[in-house]
Amino acid sequence: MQNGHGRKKHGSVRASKNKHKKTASELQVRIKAANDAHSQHSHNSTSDDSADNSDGILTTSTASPNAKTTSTTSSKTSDRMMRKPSSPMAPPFMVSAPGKVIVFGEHAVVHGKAAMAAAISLRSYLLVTTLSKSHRTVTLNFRDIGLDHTWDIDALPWDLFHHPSKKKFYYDLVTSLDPELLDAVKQHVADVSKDKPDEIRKIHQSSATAFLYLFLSLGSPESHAAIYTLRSTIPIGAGLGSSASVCVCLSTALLLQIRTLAGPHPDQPPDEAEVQIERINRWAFVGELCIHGNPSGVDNTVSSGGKAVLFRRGDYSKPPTVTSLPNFPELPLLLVNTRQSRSTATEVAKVGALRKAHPEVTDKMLDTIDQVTTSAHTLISSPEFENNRDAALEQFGTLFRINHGLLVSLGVSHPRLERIRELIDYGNIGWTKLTGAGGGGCAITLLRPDADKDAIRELEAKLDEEDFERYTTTLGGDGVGVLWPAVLRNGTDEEGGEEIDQQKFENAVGNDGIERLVGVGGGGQKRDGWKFWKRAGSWTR
Ligand SMILES: Nc1ncnc2c1ncn2[C@@H]1O[C@H](COP(=O)(O)OP(=O)(O)O)[C@@H](O)[C@H]1O
Ligand SMILES: C[C@@](O)(CCOP(=O)(O)O)CC(=O)O
Repeated sequence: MQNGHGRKKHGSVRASKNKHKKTASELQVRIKAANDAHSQHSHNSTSDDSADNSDGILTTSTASPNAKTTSTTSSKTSDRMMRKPSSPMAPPFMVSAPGKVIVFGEHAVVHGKAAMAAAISLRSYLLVTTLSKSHRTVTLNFRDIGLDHTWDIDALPWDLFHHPSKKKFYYDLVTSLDPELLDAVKQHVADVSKDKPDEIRKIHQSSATAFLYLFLSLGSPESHAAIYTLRSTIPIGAGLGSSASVCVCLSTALLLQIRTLAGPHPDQPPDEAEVQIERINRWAFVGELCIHGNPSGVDNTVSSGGKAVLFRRGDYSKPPTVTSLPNFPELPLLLVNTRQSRSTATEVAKVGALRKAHPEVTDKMLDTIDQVTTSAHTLISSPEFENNRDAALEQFGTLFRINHGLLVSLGVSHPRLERIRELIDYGNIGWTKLTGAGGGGCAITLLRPDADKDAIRELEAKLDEEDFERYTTTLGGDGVGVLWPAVLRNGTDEEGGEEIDQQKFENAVGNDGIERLVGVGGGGQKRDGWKFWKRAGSWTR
């Protein structure tokens, strides 16, 4: 089946303006109703199960990560129905998660060395619109890739996903996909974009697989009909973690819908926030498993918690060691996409082959990259970084340059990446390195604080002329955030802001259009309304 109910002919849902636009008091009634339903839930339930698909979205929850279901689903469901004779319809809400860059240590991290990765200000935005109970469909409307598919909720393989031998709960740690479940999902994904060219269909089906696997794992046959509309400012497949960001959005939205996330709110204790982030991260990793097969987990870790991490995977049979870098500076960064397609696997294999042919030399280079990463970590951990920022940036930039040189020596650069570096070096604008697997994809440039404005303008013109794509971003921003309900003060509505218009969101033009409409930065200052889970200062796990 294709377009869902209640949607316009072009595939979007757009309740009439009058119907969707609420006054502040109407909204407050809806929010209060949802919160009342929640406090009932909080008082009456210390456990959670995925049958709890009430339609209220909660901003607080007492569901314990350790709580286990002891009674049967059906008795709990009937209990709940007695407690909540009428549950309010959830307002549309939005979640957003950032992309990432690997700042230091790509490729070396494959060989057990450290990598430093940070969130970027490019983000994905997922609008969740709950439909009334008369609808029984779930729609994925991923505009950037032209995916628009609707499933009948009642036709999905709930029995298999809820079989006692298979059932996973929101607090479970899932580190691999169940082949039987994946197979069942694939059967329901086979119809997605069937008539599109292979390349496009593959992308659509991998996104759909991630969504359905999560929806079936976390939802229930009673799940409300909903539309999940996604826009992203992250270039796809350029090594900036677009897939992880999408998976973090999906995981967060679904966990919110089953009321298993507390917050985010400004007074939330960091330990509690940490539990929520980790819960989101675990399920996002499951989505990444669907898209990538064997992700390291660094992308979803950074996208969930934001800021920056030091990541090391010494022993592949064990979980990685992840250290948060709470003092990671917000750095001015230019991100340039070569638009050169590349395969991570091919680039990783190149380094593997070099290591075989020249083990000592290659290992020395990998060790040196490890030292570069460690030096960068020491630098940003020192109070000197802020006290003498210009000098510290110079050192940090030099480490960028060294890391890039080593990656060139490892054979994973590309003439288009070298062209970017050349243009930037000529203008003395900053320090450049490739980010991610190389062989194409993106380069990052740390801009000199005193870079000549004319030289920057000239560079931008050259990059445009030579068909590079450039983004301005900042390193080390927030992780996943929630806008609930999906109301922003975009317009002149003094009372309570304006509900995000589904059609405007779908049709926002380019990254600027998306940012202006819903962006967590709103194209400048941080925007009121968006809330983020804030991790404890520093931690290692
Ligand atoms: N804006 C988006 N809309 C829908 N799906 C997306 C979007 N961005 C990424 N994806 C999903 O993630 C996949 C790209 O992942 P990948 O090749 O690893 O690139 P990246 O390194 O940017 O994560 C796509 O094939 C698609 O399934
Ligand atoms: C080369 C590598 O270190 C980074 C690859 O990053 P990306 O797929 O280009 O985002 C591989 C890895 O860490 O798994």
